[in-house]
Amino acid sequence: MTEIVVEARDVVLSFGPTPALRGADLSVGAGEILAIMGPSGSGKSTLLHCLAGILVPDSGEVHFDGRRIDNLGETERSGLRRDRFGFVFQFGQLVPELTAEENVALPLLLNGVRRAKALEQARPWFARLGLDGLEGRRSGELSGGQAQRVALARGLVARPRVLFADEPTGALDTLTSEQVMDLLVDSAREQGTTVVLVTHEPRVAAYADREVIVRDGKAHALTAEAIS
Ligand SMILES: Nc1ncnc2c1ncn2[C@@H]1O[C@H](COP(=O)(O)OP(=O)(O)OP(=O)(O)O)[C@@H](O)[C@H]1O
Repeated sequence: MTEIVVEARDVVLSFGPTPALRGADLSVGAGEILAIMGPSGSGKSTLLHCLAGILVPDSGEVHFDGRRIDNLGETERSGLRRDRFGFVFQFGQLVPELTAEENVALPLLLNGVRRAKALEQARPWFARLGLDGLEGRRSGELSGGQAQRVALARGLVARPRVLFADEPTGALDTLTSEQVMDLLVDSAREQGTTVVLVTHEPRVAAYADREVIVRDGKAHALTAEAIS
């Protein structure tokens, strides 16, 4: 059986009176690319944030690499996010004051890698993701697709165990989003990174090995019943 990397067990979370997750169960295997689909407001992002140790469930458990993480303190959870997880969000969220190259190097710098070494490790990502020549640009000087590729490189540069991607192509046109997804999937597979991808686009979810649907705060396997 495939080793489980991240797992939610009966996770419940409300924002004040609004229930977001009502007993969500989910497990993701090593190297697997999993898409979380579902209608707007169904709890997809909340589930991703719980799996990534950003949000703490009201009840239930979250496990990473066989270890329970929902009961860790904020310092330990933020260390985990920094050392073992990578993130890509809908709007790249690059640091505008930094160059593209510095943005890619950021997770390494935060992990204590020296600047010269971090930039050296960031550089190959530019050729790999078709970004040659854009190393010195700031985010305001990049197209949406270019910025999202820089964000992808930043999410993967530290070779995270898990990449969490929340609507990574949500702001892109169809062709650009296919390019970004091709690069995301190829790069993740190359380095054996597990991917948890939230999307509402079936075309994007089709890149995944497996899809689950979140409906009313619970995750369901993709079956005809879940879609109806
Ligand atoms: N910070 C918050 N404060 C209050 N309510 C929230 C907050 N974040 C999410 N919610 C609510 O929790 C529920 C689940 O939200 P969530 O963002 O997880 O859904 P989603 O499936 O990712 O939606 P979308 O596809 O629209 O991004 C929704 O009812 C939402 O309004």
